[in-house]
Parts: sequence; C-alpha cells; structure tokens
Amino acid sequence: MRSNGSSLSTIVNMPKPDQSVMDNNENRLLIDERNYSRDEQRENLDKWLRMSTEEQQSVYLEIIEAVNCNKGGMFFVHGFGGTGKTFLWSILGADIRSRGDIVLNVASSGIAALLMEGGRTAHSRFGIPIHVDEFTICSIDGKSHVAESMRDIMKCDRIFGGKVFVLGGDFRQILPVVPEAGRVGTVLASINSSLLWDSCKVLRLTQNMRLRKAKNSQDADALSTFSKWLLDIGDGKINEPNNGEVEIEIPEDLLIVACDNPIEAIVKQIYGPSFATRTDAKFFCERAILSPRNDDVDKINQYMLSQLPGEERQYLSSDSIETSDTSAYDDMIYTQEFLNSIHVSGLPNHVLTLKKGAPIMLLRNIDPKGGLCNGTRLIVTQMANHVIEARIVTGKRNVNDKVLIPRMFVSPPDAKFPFRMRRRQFPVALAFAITINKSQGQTLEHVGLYLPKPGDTIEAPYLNDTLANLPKYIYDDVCVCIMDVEDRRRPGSIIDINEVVLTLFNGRCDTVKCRLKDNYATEFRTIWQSSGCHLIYKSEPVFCVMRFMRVGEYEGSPCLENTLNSSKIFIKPEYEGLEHHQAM
Ligand SMILES: Nc1ncnc2c1ncn2[C@@H]1O[C@H](COP(=O)(O)OP(=O)(O)OP(=O)(O)O)[C@@H](O)[C@H]1O
Repeated sequence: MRSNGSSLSTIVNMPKPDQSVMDNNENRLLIDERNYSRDEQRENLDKWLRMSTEEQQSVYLEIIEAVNCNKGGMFFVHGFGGTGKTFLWSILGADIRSRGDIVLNVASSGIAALLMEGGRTAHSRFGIPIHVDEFTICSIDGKSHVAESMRDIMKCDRIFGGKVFVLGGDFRQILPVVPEAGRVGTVLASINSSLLWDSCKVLRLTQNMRLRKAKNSQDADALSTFSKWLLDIGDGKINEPNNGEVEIEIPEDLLIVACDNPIEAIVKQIYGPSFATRTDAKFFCERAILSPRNDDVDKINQYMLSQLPGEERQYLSSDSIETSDTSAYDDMIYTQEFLNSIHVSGLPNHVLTLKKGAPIMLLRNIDPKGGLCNGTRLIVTQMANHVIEARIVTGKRNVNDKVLIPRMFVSPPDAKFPFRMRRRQFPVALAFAITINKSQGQTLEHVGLYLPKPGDTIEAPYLNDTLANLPKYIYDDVCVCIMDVEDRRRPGSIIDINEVVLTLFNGRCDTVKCRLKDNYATEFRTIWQSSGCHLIYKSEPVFCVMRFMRVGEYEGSPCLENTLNSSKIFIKPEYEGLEHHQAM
C-alpha cells in the first residue's frame, strides 16, 4: 500500500496493527534488501566459489576488494555468451548479502532481471522514465542522470557517489534497440559511448562455461571449434579484409539441406515429428525456433499451432484511435479494417488464435515481481472469455505457477504512425517460434534459426532495408509502398465522389496519405487493375514508383510533393531490385 501512496489508516474500520510491532523506523526498502538469510547466502557463496574458474575468481576478487575497501568505482565485465557473467552476479550478491549488506541487481529488461535473485529492471529500481509496454530492451539515455543522482544522494563527488557500480555484457550480442536509428544512433546508445566510459575499468571473462558441459573430448573439440567460429563472426574476423558486411558460410553440419518445405523441416528438426502429442511444459521451454522477422515467426507459429490437437479459439482485439488524439479521431481514413490490419513488433495481433497446451510469450511487463515480464514464456492451460489461464515455464521465479492474463490496452510505438492507436487484446503472442531479439536472456537447449533468403518476402517494416538497396535515383525521387487502398467511388449518389485514397510508406517509414481525385482516380484504377491488383486492402506491400514526385513536408508532417507538375504513377515497375514483386 505504501508503494502506491496509501496506508491502512485510510480505510475506515480497518483494524490497526500492534504499534509495538510497528516501532521500527527503518526504511522498508532497506528492510527488504536485508531480509535475505545470511546463512543461506554464505552457503551459496562457498559452493559457487568452489565451482568458479580462475578468471571468474580474479574478476570477483577485484570487484569485492573495491567494495570491502570502500574504494567505489565503475566496472564493466566483458564476456561473450556463456562465460559466466550471470554466475558472477550471483557470487557477488551472495558475498555482499551474507554480511547483511545491500546489493541491487538490475537489468535493462524484465526477462533478464528474472535471472538474478532480487533482480528488477533498472527503470523500476531507479525510477527512470520509460514506456514499459513497448520494447523489451530499454536504453538508459544520457538524460537519466543516475550517476549524478547517486552523487547527490551520497553527498560524495566520486563516480556513482563512491558506490561500486558493476555493468556487464557483450558487444557482440544484440545491441540496444533504438527505433528507427541507424548504425550511428545504435552505437551512440551503447554504454561505451557514455561519458562515464573513461572512468570504467573493463574486466574480461573468456572461457565459455556452456561448452564445459561436453560429454567427451570429441564433443569438447567440436564445441570449441563452434565457439571460436561464433566469436570470429562477432569480432568481424571472418573473410577478412571486410568493411563490416560479409558473407558467412555456415558449416554444412549446421544446415538443414534438401527439404521441400523449410518450415516443416526446421520444426521437425527442433521439435521432433511428434511434438503435437507432448504435454510437458519442459519440452516446449527448452526449445524455440528463432527468426529475425516477426512475419516469419508468425508463419512458423501458425503452422505449428495447426498441428497441435484440440479446439482452437480466436480472440479478436478491439482497436481504436486514442481518444486524446483529436487530430486523427475524426479522420475517416483510419477505418476499423485498417487499424485491425496493423501488425507491428510489440503489439499483439488483432486475431490471436490459441489452443490449450500452446506456448505463448508475454508482450508486456505485467507483474515483474511475480515473474510476469515482457518475454516470459508460458503454456496455455485454459481459455475463457475474459482471461487466459497459463503456466509460467521460464525464469527463476514462480516457475510452474498458474496465472490469469487479462485483456489490456497496448499501444504501438508512437514514432511508427502519424496517429496514436490503442489495441485491447491479451498481451501475448504464440511462442513456438520467437524473434531473435525476444530470445535474449533465455537459455534454450534446442534452437533452430530460420533465415529465409533475404528478399523472399519483404513486408512493410523492412521496407527501409529494401529501399536502401535500390538504385539511388529511385530512392531519392520516389516513394513508396502502398499499404492500403481505399476506393471512394460513389457514382450516382447526391455528392458524386470519385476518389482513391492511398496510404503509403516511404523509405524513411513515414506514412503518407495521398488522395487522387476525378481523372487521376480513374487513371489510377485503370493502371492498378490492369496490373492485376484489386482495390482492396493488401497486406503484402506493392511498390509504386511515382516519378517526378517526392516526399516533402507540410506543417511538420510528411506529404507528397509534385516536383514538375507532371506526375506519373508506375505500379510494379520493371526496376532491378523489385523483380520479386513483379508477380504480384
Ligand atoms: N564456474 C562455473 N561452474 C559451473 N557452471 C558454470 C560456471 N560458470 C558459469 N556456469 C554455468 O554456465 C552457464 C552460462 O553461464 P551464465 O549464464 O552465467 O553466462 P553469461 O555470460 O551470463 O551468458 P549470456 O551472456 O549468454 O547470458 C550457466 O548454466 C551457468 O550456471
């Protein structure tokens, strides 16, 4: 109640607790943080120290010395996946807590925070503002001033107010997700671009502990070769010299060759031929197929769901424009069908199809303390009208607990659309397959990577990449991909409307509405239909090259500008780089 700004005294007739028990003026946060059993922590510390490798011990000793001698300082433990960074946090935590002192374990995402005892997201722990519902991984930007705040609180001019601040990670793993940022934006959001980086002491872990689990020496050799290959890719040492972009040859034994249906083949490889009859949560918890794109992930999920026995249930979302967004609220352009068709990362689908026994993943932080974070995986156990019951299968907290998930409002990232929408839906997605970003922080025994040939399918969110690969003269001069076509032809009505409204995406992912009237509308219909397209919403983008037009700006919003008063629209043009769209 305190954390929500309330207390028992606000409730009339509520019996009051015994004051003698309450005579404790200590801060509740301090009490909670000192509540760990010291004996248990000491036992864990001894056990883990005995297990730790030499290099893990030396990193531990260096950090713990800074704590013991009150030296303060900032450390960065750099180690690739599996070198024991999380293991090291456990050792440091156990040491400090076994003396009754305080260590605050924080991570940039809820799912990573679950891996540590008492872990919370940095944002909730330090009160850093963030849109918790949109991205799994949040960046702590220069404006967060955590370092300055700690100096003020501690009244000490040393870095982080003289406290020991330990960060850890691996720059080869997934970089910070900065929506619509290019390479520069992403690099600037990384920790080593921070002003504090110069004061940071980098400690290294190099031994991959996951590979130690090899059954025999032959296995160990194979694992070590694989590990080296992965590291070389991360370090850009493959096919040198290169300029950062390089073709990687994947060893034959890692590939699934000779298959007619790639989805069927990868599912069979990872989940086995009889996954549909498996009912144990562990089976699904240990496996996942990863793919970079949401659309490919959806295809695999739909295929696997169709193989699962049992009755299927469909939940439709209710979509609307935010009532506070008055500019877009009156605009008839944003029809229900259009809002329902919006399909972006982090937003549950309009149509959510589930079956009992299907693995799902949460798309929002609902109750991080209870283990329900953005990224938590669960197995559906019941499907009711207003709630879904599911069993938690990942993380270290509350595993096997049954939880009820309600429908809630979820909004897509603001930057994506020129209006603000909200979708009321269960904040979950099927999780037989998940995106590579979502797999961060999860340990999986059987992993398949589904990488369809680039260019096989190009959907709106990836338009940027596609347009970037087009010849420069097309990109500069031209929009766009048609996202939506609305035919506003009503001949014979009192007001004769002859209009076509297009919703277009350009190479910068701006959405532009374009109204063609009268002759232009008629001409457009003729070209559109003669090229084999229909005037209905198409989920597949169709490239439409508009010559002598460009994307300009009007009152701060993107608009189409006619450069020479001689517009010409080419649908499905014969340009190199667009061939795979010719057949549409
Ligand atoms: N000294 C050790 N003895 C035994 N097991 C260890 C040791 N160090 C780490 N491990 C185990 O190796 C696995 C990988 O370790 P951990 O998760 O700490 O690595 P990580 O660097 O955090 O990996 P990632 O970057 O992928 O999250 C875990 O199962 C962990 O328990």
